[in-house]
Amino acid sequence: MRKLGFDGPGPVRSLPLARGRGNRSALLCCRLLPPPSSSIPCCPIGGRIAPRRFQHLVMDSGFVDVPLPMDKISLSSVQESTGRIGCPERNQMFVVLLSAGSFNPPTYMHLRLFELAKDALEAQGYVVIGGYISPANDAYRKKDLLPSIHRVHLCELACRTSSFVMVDPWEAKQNSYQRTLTVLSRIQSSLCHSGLIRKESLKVMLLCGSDLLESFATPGVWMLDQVRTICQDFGIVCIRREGKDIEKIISTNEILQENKNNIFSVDEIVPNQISSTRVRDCIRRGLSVKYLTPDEVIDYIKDQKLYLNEIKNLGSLMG
Ligand SMILES: Nc1ncnc2c1ncn2[C@@H]1O[C@H](COP(=O)(O)OP(=O)(O)OP(=O)(O)O)[C@@H](O)[C@H]1O
Ligand SMILES: O=C(O)c1ccc[n+]([C@@H]2O[C@H](COP(=O)([O-])O)[C@@H](O)[C@H]2O)c1
Repeated sequence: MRKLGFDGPGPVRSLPLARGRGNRSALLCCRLLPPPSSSIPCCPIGGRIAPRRFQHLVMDSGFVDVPLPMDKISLSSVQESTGRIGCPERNQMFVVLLSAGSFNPPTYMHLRLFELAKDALEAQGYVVIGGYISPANDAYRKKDLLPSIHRVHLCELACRTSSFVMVDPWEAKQNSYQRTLTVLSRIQSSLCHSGLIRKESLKVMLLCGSDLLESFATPGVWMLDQVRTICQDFGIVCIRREGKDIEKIISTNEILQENKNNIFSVDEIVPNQISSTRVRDCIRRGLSVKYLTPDEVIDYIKDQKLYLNEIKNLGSLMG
């Protein structure tokens, strides 16, 4: 494991320009996974079927076409350091962070992860030019998971105050569950094809809490080949969560141990235990969630009467 440093990017395995083992397994697993649990009304688009509420073009690859938002990508950082877009003078590496999760709902802690990672990476000479939150597809069968249409909107509200974090709705808008490697690959290929930055200068990294890092070792959850590809070809920034021993997680996992130089561990200097589960619990119990998540998020939850299965007192949400 590193407290930061850089070995250079591995071979790019981009999707849907499928090449290389990582991609083939990503595509394969899309077919193997069960269909979304919710029944969504469908309409034909170009001879294929797409959910009506999304109405995006379904590509020949089978993926629904959703452009990657790039409005907060810091082009000035790229230009300042290179003089010319995407052509670094001194091996400067630009990092784009991806946080994958349920975001059910997003909290201030989800936004903090990006700040912590940016500070830590920039202290080591990287330039973080953007970050993406990717809410999981509805087919990610997790207890109490709200439909992604709400989770995407909540994340967009949460990101409003960030200068560099955006929401990538691609994963949520696909017709089936998407594995995290597929999401990382798609972000990398979209950025490279935009012409904003050269592949050699770009490092797309998975940003996560230590619980997610630990889940790599849970049998049947991740595909080991894909964990290896994520570690080798992308890299991980892991924020310590609730006292979890990141060093131990890495040393007891062969793949993580082999790739420890591309896994960056970051300590939260202001530890707290905010989690989506705790926020949902507060809402159900009619307790205030103010200062746990942005006010816009709370307003939307309140307006849409979300997470209310057991709530009696809507007024107290705002404290
Ligand atoms: N307090 C936290 N400290 C460190 N990482 C966190 C924290 N909260 C969330 N994360 C990380 O954010 C990412 C997305 O998390 P997720 O959407 O599952 O939120 P969560 O709060 O863990 O949700 P839940 O309580 O429903 O499990 C994961 O990588 C998770 O580890
Ligand atoms: O890619 C995989 O194989 C894979 C296996 C398990 C979990 N994930 C992703 O990891 C994230 C976990 O989110 P959460 O809310 O369950 O902590 C979510 O985005 C999942 O899609 C991804």
